[in-house]
Amino acid sequence: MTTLAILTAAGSGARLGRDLPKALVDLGGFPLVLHAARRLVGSGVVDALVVTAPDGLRDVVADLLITDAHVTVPVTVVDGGPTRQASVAAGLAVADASHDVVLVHDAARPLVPADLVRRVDAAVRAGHDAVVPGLPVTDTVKQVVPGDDVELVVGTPDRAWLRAVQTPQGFTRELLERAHKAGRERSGSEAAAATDDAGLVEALGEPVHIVRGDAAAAKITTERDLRMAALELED
Ligand SMILES: Nc1ccn([C@@H]2O[C@H](COP(=O)(O)OP(=O)(O)OP(=O)(O)O)[C@@H](O)[C@H]2O)c(=O)n1
Ligand SMILES: C[C@](O)(CO)[C@H](O)COP(=O)(O)O
Repeated sequence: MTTLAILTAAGSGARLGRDLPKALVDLGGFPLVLHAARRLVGSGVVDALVVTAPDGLRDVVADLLITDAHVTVPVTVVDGGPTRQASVAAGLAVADASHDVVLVHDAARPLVPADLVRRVDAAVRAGHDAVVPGLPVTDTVKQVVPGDDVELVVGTPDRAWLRAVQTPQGFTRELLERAHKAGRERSGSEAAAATDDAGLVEALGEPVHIVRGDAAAAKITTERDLRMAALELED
């Protein structure tokens, strides 16, 4: 069996608010996308990498990754799409059909531990066709009717049943391709795009399994997250 990783890096990073796309923002001397690529490859289970690049920056991303001594697997860089879902689909479209397992990882989670990558990959190889890392939710979560200043609470789900999910999310290539195809056929609109790949698999009615996530794989969305990641890197 061989594993392909699709590294999504085409987002603009609007919530981070920098003047360059989030994947190219510096963390401890290297851009987020390079940290993520090094950790995927460093896990030892990734045989090839497809990276989705922000508009007009395909060559910049390719130079960065292809010249890096730690990125020792073949790399293909493609233009991303208008949503994360469309970017993953663009990556899948160029994926070599010989790979049985596909891991989809966000450049926005640059400090993913190699162990976590291996855990997800191993669970797919062991026969679980869709595997997602997840962490227990520690806050009490309220369901609301979304509003502006004051929102109405309509429920409190039992948090013992909730997991906050991360990436990499791992799939057999066949299932991931089927889930994206169905996702495209179901909705034409960007607003309806899934925020993760497992959601597309769930919509097919196929099982998704959770393995233990890792706080170090936290997503960088805001400046505060970036500062936290810088501290994590110093440890
Ligand atoms: N059209 C898009 C949108 C997002 N992503 C990637 O998907 C991951 C998760 O997205 P998110 O953290 O939401 O990144 P952005 O979309 O860049 O952030 P924002 O919503 O703040 O603009 C990121 O690695 C991002 O680069 C992508 O490849 N293509
Ligand atoms: C895929 C993901 O990282 C799982 O937590 C997340 O859903 C991506 O988040 P986004 O900010 O909505 O793109």
